[in-house]
Amino acid sequence: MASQSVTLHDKSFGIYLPETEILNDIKVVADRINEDYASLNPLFVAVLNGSFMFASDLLKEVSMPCEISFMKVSSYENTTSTGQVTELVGLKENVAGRHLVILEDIVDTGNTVVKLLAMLKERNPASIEIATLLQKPECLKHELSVKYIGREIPNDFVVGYGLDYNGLGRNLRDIYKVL
Ligand SMILES: O=P(O)(O)OC[C@H]1O[C@H](OP(=O)(O)OP(=O)(O)O)[C@H](O)[C@@H]1O
Ligand SMILES: Nc1nc2[nH]cnc2c(=O)[nH]1
Repeated sequence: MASQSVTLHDKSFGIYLPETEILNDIKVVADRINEDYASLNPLFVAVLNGSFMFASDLLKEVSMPCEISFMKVSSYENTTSTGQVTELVGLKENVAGRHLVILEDIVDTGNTVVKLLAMLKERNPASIEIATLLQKPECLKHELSVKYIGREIPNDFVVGYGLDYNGLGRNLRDIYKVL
């Protein structure tokens, strides 16, 4: 049973999406990916740190042969985007000719995925799509087509299920929004 509220650093957060709803959203996304990539041996590129829980639960629902690797970029300090996206851990795999699916916990301004798309396109993959658990359509600052979206949410800062507030909250099974 999820707690109704949590306090992290100086902020309180109220329950927003219980784990059961998150897992339902992930199943719907996985079913679509299973259909679209049946014979393509996709390479999932999970964006650290936030996407680790989403990547783990999504991959458990993916039924075709596939691979996963991780990239680390970072743009957030406190609760706002700095606009600068820095690559901290890169991909070792040769992605030329591969079908890539970027895995994100959240697309907010879109700064992170736009930079990632540019970095990955230079390496000549066969295709690139984005799968995100959450998207905030009101916050998007770029022309961006996100093919797989677990759920659209309003412009509230959320934590839990991999998402942090200054390092805390990633371990929560449920998602909370700032009060
Ligand atoms: O669409 P945007 O406005 O770029 O925001 C989305 C990004 O912000 C968060 O990462 P963050 O940079 O906080 O790093 P983290 O995953 O290590 O928490 C989140 O995991 C996304 O990668
Ligand atoms: N934890 C967290 N990280 C984010 N990065 C971009 N938007 C968010 C958000 O709402 N919560």
